[in-house]
Amino acid sequence: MNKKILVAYGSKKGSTAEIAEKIGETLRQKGFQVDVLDAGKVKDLTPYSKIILGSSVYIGFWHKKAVLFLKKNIEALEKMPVWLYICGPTGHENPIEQIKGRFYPKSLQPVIERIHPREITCFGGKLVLKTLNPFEKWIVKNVKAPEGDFRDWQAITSWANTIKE
Ligand SMILES: Cc1cc2nc3c(=O)[nH]c(=O)nc-3n(C[C@H](O)[C@H](O)[C@H](O)COP(=O)(O)O)c2cc1C
Repeated sequence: MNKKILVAYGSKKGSTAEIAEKIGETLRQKGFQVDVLDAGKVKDLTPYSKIILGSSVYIGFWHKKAVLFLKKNIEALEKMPVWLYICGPTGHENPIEQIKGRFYPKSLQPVIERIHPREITCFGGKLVLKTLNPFEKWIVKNVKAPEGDFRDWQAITSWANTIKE
């Protein structure tokens, strides 16, 4: 009954990982035992009763460690409560409105339908041009994605607080 919550993440430049840490901290404050782990480092889901998975989004695709985590653990995840979040859009517009319903690429639809997550949400991301390689810079310029940190920590904490049963 007193199993732990796992917050796993796939993150390239760290902003999705920091959101995972914030969710973990929020849940710990509510008395839950929580592990926050890189999705690629999770070996076994048996210690956990709830799973939260976060992924960064790059050119519409989820981080490969988040995708592998879902695929590798699909049989266990089908039987557990799962919450998903993505971290991506930059700019001052509401991130959920920005993605226009595209929470995941079409290729992930069968997996996500099998897992039937309790919820999937989207948080604003962080873009620092000096950390990008020339190709990434080119893409970001092309889509005119604004530079900055658009993570809304209050929205993240509020969402984490909705995670119960
Ligand atoms: C090359 C590139 C492509 C991106 N493509 C998308 C995208 O398709 N959709 C989106 O919402 N955000 C996109 N982003 C924004 C990232 O998702 C955002 O910077 C996020 O915070 C990165 O997470 P990470 O720090 O965990 O890697 C892109 C960023 C870069 C640099």
